[in-house]
Amino acid sequence: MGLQLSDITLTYPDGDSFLTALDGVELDVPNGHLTAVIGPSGSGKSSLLAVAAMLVTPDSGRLVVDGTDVADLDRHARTALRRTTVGVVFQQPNLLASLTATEQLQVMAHLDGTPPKAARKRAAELLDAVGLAGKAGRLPGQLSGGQQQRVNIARALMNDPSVLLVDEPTSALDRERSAAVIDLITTITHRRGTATVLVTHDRSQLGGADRVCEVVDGRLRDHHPTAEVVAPTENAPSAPVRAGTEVPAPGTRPGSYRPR
Ligand SMILES: Nc1ncnc2c1ncn2[C@@H]1O[C@H](COP(=O)(O)OP(=O)(O)OP(=O)(O)O)[C@@H](O)[C@H]1O
Repeated sequence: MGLQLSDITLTYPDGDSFLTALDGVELDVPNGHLTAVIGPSGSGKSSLLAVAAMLVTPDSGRLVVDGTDVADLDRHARTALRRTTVGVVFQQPNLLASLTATEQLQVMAHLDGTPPKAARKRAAELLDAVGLAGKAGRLPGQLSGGQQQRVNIARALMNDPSVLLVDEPTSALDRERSAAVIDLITTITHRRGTATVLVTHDRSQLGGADRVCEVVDGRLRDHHPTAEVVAPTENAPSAPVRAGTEVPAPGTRPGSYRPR
């Protein structure tokens, strides 16, 4: 299951010609694995996530999400698959200013037709899981940037996704809060068994990744040895990057989890 992209090519119209944003991309993310994607600005990282999230249709190639070949689906079935299996965490939390943390999550459940009582319970569980149990009644303006990003992550988990796509989640956070958010994403991946893709500019955030890939000019390069990927700075994680190694996926997806 998990997420598989095979020979994915994506072009955008560019004046009289086309710009190739993704060029023959191959990516296989099993459940319970965190794949970090790095690469220079404009190299195609967000395009990769957009294809994986079924928000953009590639020109060619095969996309399999949680065991379903997306090419077999019409637009409605694709939307349904996204709603039930994919969680997306965007760079900016984009929380609604007038809603409390709990309500941000409940809105998602409402859109999916979840009964209010069940939605309230799930929202409470998830806010607890991301360390915000005591802040469930707060508005975004009453939360720090890191706390807002935690609400954003909890919101992406409301549909219990098996595929989690995370785009630069720490760009607005300081080093300490960034580390806490990345740690949370790593924990969610391993404990819930999500197939997670994390796009990041920050090489100091790669310590928890099972694999590290680099996009250059729309091409996904093979995994790099740790020393090539993780810059030797004081931010470098102590845990080694297990580039290209296989870590057994959990047999079942545990029902509850807590941040470390
Ligand atoms: N909707 C679009 N229409 C046309 N070109 C686009 C579109 N979206 C992205 N591009 C182009 O596709 C290429 C890849 O863009 P993408 O946003 O995927 O890169 P990125 O690696 O995520 O960049 P960044 O790190 O700056 O966010 C870039 O050259 C970009 O200008």
